[in-house]
Amino acid sequence: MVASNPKTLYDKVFEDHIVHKDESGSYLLYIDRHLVHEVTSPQAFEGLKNAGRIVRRKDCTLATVDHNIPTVSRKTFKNVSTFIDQDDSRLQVETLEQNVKDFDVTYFGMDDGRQGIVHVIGPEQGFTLPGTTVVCGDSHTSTHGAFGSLAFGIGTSEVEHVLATQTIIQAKSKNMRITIDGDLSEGITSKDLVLHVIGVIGTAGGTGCVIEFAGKAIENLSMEARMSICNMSIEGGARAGMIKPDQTTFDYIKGRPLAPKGAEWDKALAYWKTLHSDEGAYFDYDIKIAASDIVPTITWGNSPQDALPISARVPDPANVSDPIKKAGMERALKYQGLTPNIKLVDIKIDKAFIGSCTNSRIEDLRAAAKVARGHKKADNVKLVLVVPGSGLIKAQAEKEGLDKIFEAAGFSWREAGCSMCLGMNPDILDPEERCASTSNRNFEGRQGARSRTHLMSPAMAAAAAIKGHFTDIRDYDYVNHDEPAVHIENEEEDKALQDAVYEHEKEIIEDTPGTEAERLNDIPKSSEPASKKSKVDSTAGGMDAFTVLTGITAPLEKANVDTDAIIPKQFLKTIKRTGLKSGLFYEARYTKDPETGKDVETDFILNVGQYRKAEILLVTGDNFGCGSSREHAPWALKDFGIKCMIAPSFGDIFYNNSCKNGLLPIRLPQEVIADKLYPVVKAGYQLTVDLPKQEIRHGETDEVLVDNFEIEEFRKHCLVNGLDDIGLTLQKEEFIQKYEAIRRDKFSFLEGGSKLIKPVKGAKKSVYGLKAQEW
Ligand SMILES: CC(C)[C@H](C(=O)O)[C@@H](O)C(=O)O
Ligand code: SF4
Repeated sequence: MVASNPKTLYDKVFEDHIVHKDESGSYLLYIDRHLVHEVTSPQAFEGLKNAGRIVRRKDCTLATVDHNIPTVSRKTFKNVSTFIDQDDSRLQVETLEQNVKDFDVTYFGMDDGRQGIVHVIGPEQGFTLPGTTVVCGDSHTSTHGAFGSLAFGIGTSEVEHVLATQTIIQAKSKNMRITIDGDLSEGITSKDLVLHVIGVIGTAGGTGCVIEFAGKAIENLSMEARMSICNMSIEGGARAGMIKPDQTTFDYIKGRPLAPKGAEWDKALAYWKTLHSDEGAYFDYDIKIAASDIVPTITWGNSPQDALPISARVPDPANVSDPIKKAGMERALKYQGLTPNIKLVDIKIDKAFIGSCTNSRIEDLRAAAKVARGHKKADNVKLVLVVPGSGLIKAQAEKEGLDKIFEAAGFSWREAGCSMCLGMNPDILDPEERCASTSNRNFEGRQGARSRTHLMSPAMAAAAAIKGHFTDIRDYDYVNHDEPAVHIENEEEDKALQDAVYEHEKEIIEDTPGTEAERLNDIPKSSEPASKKSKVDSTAGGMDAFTVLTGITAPLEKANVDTDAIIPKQFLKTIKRTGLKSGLFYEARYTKDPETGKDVETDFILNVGQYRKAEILLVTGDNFGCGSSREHAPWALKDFGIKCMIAPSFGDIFYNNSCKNGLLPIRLPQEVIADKLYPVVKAGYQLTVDLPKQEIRHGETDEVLVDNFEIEEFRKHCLVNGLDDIGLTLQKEEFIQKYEAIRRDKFSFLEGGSKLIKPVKGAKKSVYGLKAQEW
């Protein structure tokens, strides 16, 4: 049946969460699920404390630790203070532990068998559900879109906003559909599929869009595989990725600890079945890809779009005419230590990493184990890390004997965490080491200073570890070829993992005081005001106002500058918003003196003459600030003195984060930058940016160079007036309460959330013999 007003899946979920729409067209959306980790939350909780605010919906909030924690055995674990050696990592984890106590947020700490990577535990517990809005101070929140939820990464200011108000201010994104027609060939995984897609659309391809992945090849995938795809939609620049929920989704959710039960399940299911794009719904972009074109794919360079079939050769810049692309390619080849035209399968590796929120689920481990079984890692391979995404996955894998297969192959079997995906913990690569990695980012320095990352599927990473070089999985010799390593039929597999979840749950319920009804009493029946203050202080966050700025403008001739490059991982361990100036563009601004080992300045533009005092950055290539959601990027720019960035396009989360900090990002067509602004800036003149008039002028002659640059009305209003949006949103309390009343009825199956996790108090032991949460 054709709907009279056909809508996309994204439109439907978005519309079902509108709390309020203001005159400028900006929306206030209700957030159903908020995941919290240690890296992006300290400053948010501090903000709440300073303003005397509370966490509005504890039941909608779930916290864990993942980025900073070591992945070595926890057999001797007593507490974080004695277990984590690195001071700044320990402080960040301890700060989260204090915050979850102070704000009574449900938390899976290092002594809880359910701890894991934030994007693994949400779905695993049934916290992530179809049709919900899910946020986290982490760009890979897009993972949860695999359930047909609208899930996206946010910055720390927004984390604070959600904690205080349970809402977020959003503009409507565009709709993009990527249909993968037909069947994937034998041995092709969802990782190959998503790398292929990013190779086709580019890392800026999805900017400003929510991508719906559709088509037969997607429908045939398991939930784990769908999560890997949505996980990497952020690498395609999209705000979020979504897949319509279907029987596979419902089967995965049913029975999970936080999934609706009984009549609530039936009610939820009836709603979830309405969550699909209607026939005739409008997509701003509609892309079709033939599944049969997808082959085993790996990356060669420092951007996820540098993806190639494993059978290809390293590209040659001599064949590229666009000067920005050519320079980018030359730089990447140099950084990666690669010679043009050599075969990818001839490239040797030093280490392999099987893990991360993209590929650390049970299905991924099974695929890697199937390859490793009966083999030994190659002699040139120094280390192969296998890091499960959660304690529950680890337990399940051990139950299936996968750990034994890995250990027999000489791989190192670890505890759950982000591990070598970004090296904020002891798992890092040494300079110039090459890694076959199942993670999602191959940026410069991502896995360690001067490290070289190549992205691929778990099977291909395991095969590279065995062979010592990149390997086409289609040519790989499995031991007992026709006898797969892991003998579990699909249905049994799902059941096995669910049993693990349940066994865990059962064991601890016994000690739990109170009935479910009592625990539910914890949830506000009619919402309390989110602030203990009687009057809302609309400037509590104290954002700087931006009106007219005349400033030194530094040209930056680069595309795809990711936030890892703007502020590398080692600077994310702070619990403050300030003091990040020295970390800004650290890898580009400094090199190590070979004799003293000290930092020496390079000739990077911000180290040169007047540009040391630059206040405006003019970026000629597109996609500035892509990648991670770290608000540390605008904080570092601000600390340096930059107040405005001009570029052809920005990463969505970075754009948002900048505005929240009083920094003005201006999008302009590449030719306008090249023709009107670049020559003026290159000649050493300043620019004047006039936000009220939306103009850019010559700093000396006052000639108007650009008139009427685009900016959303609401953002302009906040920037010009230095308004903190938490204060503004709290003035909409009445609308939030109204929405919550409707939600309690229409979406009653979402009530309770993380507060249903047992036990909150009084737990004695988890199945892992470790103490569970006690507050
Ligand atoms: C630390 C966090 C802000 C970051 C992200 O947003 O993605 C991290 O998870 C990453 O993968 O780079
Ligand atoms: S991308 Fe890596 S660092 Fe970021 S959340 Fe996922 S596993 Fe952790």
